[in-house]
Amino acid sequence: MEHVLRWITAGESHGPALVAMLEGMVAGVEVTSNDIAENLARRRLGYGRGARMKFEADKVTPLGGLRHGKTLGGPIAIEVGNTEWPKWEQVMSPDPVDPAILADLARNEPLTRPRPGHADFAGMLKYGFEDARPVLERASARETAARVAVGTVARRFLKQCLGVDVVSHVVSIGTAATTSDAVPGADDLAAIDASPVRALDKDAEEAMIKEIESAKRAGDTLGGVVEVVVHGLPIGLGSFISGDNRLDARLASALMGIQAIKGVEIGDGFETSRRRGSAAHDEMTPGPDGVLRLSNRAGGLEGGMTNGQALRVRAAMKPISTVPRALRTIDMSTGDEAVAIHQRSDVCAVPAAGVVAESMVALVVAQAVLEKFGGDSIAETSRNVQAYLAEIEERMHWEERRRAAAGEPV
Ligand SMILES: Cc1cc2nc3c(=O)[nH]c(=O)nc-3n(C[C@H](O)[C@H](O)[C@H](O)COP(=O)(O)O)c2cc1C
Ligand SMILES: C=C(O[C@@H]1CC(C(=O)O)=C[C@@H](OP(=O)(O)O)[C@H]1O)C(=O)O
Repeated sequence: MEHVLRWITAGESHGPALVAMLEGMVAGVEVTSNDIAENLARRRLGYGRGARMKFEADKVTPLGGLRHGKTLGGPIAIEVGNTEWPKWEQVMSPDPVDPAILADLARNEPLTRPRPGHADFAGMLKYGFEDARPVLERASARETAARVAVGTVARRFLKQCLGVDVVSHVVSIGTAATTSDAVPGADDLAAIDASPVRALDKDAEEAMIKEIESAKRAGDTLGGVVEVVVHGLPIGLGSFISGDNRLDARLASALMGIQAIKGVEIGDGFETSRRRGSAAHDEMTPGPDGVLRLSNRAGGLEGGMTNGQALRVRAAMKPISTVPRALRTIDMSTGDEAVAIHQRSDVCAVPAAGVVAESMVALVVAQAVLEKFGGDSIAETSRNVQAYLAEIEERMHWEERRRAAAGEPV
């Protein structure tokens, strides 16, 4: 399926910059470099991230598609500079460098001991590299900074067009998990961002921090689960008409595309598979807004479409594969047994992955909104949304419709 909103990123972890492009965004969305920088700053935070997060800054430069703080309707290009670049200018130079200079650089030492769990092994063989450097540079989750940059534009669009916020929180880190069923809303986002592990549940927060500290002491790493929530989406985004139109499929694909995400759950997902049908679905009764649901196990999606309930999607991240207590591997230059490459790295990046997951959900939902409502300007898309919402509302005012049909006063 051809999508009206498309994004792509370029750039390496230690290259001069990352660049993201977003094509298909309507004109008139208010977004500034500052908004993008603020969102990028959220991605850098989180207990358990490595040293690089402290000394590197994300330098945002919009290169196209924005004027005076608003989108113009053309492709948007955003550069996120790597402030680490001066140290890597030769190792990562786009142009040829004198081999004698490279040979003297410790940073350029060939990385021949692939990390189990990272892209090194298959990447070296597939692309014909003797060294994992060219693989890990692009496989690195540094690239997620570029996604968060364009994700900011999608978030701003959703806020201005539908008044909705995309929120996320950390549900578990290792075995430390929230026991609360509380679903966060926009009002909780500041408190979640202020939490060192981006947890909504303060009791679980302490256990998560302890778990990270213990893994760090043991030279180990951790993964975990994040949940992304969007309240207030209109009914009917996505479609059942084919597999690739289904919004759940599109969300799962976008979330799985984040480095180290190995599982996606829509609503109660796996838990629902263990329930009987009578306890698995979300029953409906008449309510003040037409229909009232008695639960939200489906996570706001039925038949690949939003159903008016809060959208709830979870993503499971595996532990970081650069394990300080080095894992056994093969030296690809000799075939001998070896220990895997280990340089500084994150112990746990689950809080950061939550911010990236928010961006991916924002992009996919914005794409579904633009596909359903069209428009070239945010004003036009918003008018189309309002007309549709009015129609939906009218269709669920059964009592008024019955009276009107009977010729009674409404
Ligand atoms: C925010 C974030 C930070 C990450 N930091 C690291 C890291 O410091 N070291 C590492 O080995 N992997 C890190 N990863 C995971 C790797 O990028 C990922 O495991 C690798 O690209 C292989 O892809 P796969 O895990 O999806 O198979 C991080 C992932 C995310 C989302
Ligand atoms: C730089 C970022 O994350 C990096 C993601 C990453 C990986 O292998 O995915 C490895 C680490 O980088 P390095 O190899 O330089 O230590 C992380 O710091 C970032 O998120 O901005």
